Amino acid sequence: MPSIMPDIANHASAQTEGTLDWVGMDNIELPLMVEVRGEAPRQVSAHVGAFVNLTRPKAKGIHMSRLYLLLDTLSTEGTLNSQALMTLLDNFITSHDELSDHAKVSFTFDYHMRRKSLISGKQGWKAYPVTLTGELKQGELSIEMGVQVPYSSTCPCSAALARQLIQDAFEAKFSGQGSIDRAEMHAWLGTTEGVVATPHSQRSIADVKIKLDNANLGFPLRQLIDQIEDALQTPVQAAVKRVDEQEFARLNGQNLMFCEDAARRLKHLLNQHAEYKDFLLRVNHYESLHAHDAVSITAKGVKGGYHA
Ligand SMILES: Nc1nc2c(ncn2[C@@H]2O[C@H](COP(=O)(O)OP(=O)(O)OP(=O)(O)O)[C@@H](O)[C@H]2O)c(=O)[nH]1
Repeated sequence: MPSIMPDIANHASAQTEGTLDWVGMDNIELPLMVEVRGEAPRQVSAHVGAFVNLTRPKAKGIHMSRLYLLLDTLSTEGTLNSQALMTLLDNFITSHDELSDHAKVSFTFDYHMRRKSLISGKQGWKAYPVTLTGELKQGELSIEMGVQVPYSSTCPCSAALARQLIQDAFEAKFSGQGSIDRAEMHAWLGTTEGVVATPHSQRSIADVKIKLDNANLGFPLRQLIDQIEDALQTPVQAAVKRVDEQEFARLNGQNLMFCEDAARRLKHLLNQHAEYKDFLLRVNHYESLHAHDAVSITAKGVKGGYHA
């Protein structure tokens, strides 16, 4: 090793002077223990973004290795909870004495949850894409928790149009008969001529971000996912036997929704929880009628907070 290595970050000056809002590294891959409220800490495979601001206009750059090594210590020796998040961000800033006074870190990972089938009692995994972000400014920690929840949505307009076709088919089949033979009608309803049309439904994703003042009781991730699925009523399923599929068909038939309906349900839900200081939600219905998507976006409406 040469005796003195050039240290550009410390000794060179910026080519063009100026402060920067965020400088750091993105997409750092590392395993991490995460503590979710009500669950034992569990390992996830995370992609991490680590940033500080650069307040000295003449400084060449930040010390990326310091951020990286602090993250590595969290990965190998710690568990991600709100205290660890605070310590990490505080260390980002203190390791950049005179260069930075804000810090931000985001962890993106899949959080797996066991999900029960609707009827058969089978179980399977569902993986929910999650992003946890912490930001420290003037000693204040803010936490953002984002999750994507997939569900099925059946178009109410299509359902009404399909019902009309079924009524028309009934008229065409039975209008000439004075009294209808019950067994004949029952059999006919079991044919594709009887149920001549089906409404279209689509896999949909609710993309929800919430702001928390703190997460001292653990990140309320399971709670949020459960609440979203309860509100939407037709989450996509993991293990499915035919009895489950039939129940799913029944639930979809009784849960018709446009993307506006889904967004309003979620807005109503999130407004009920004081812990969710702010929220931004985007509902995406990946249409099977169109090649484009139906989308609703809304925020809580906090002054200076999220906006759609
Ligand atoms: N600031 C900055 N560093 C970069 C960039 N791309 C790569 N690096 C490298 O990140 C490495 C780590 O930088 P430092 O943290 O300053 O490394 P160091 O000087 O060994 O560590 P300290 O002694 O703690 O300052 C250096 O080799 C940089 O060249 C960049 O765009 N900006």
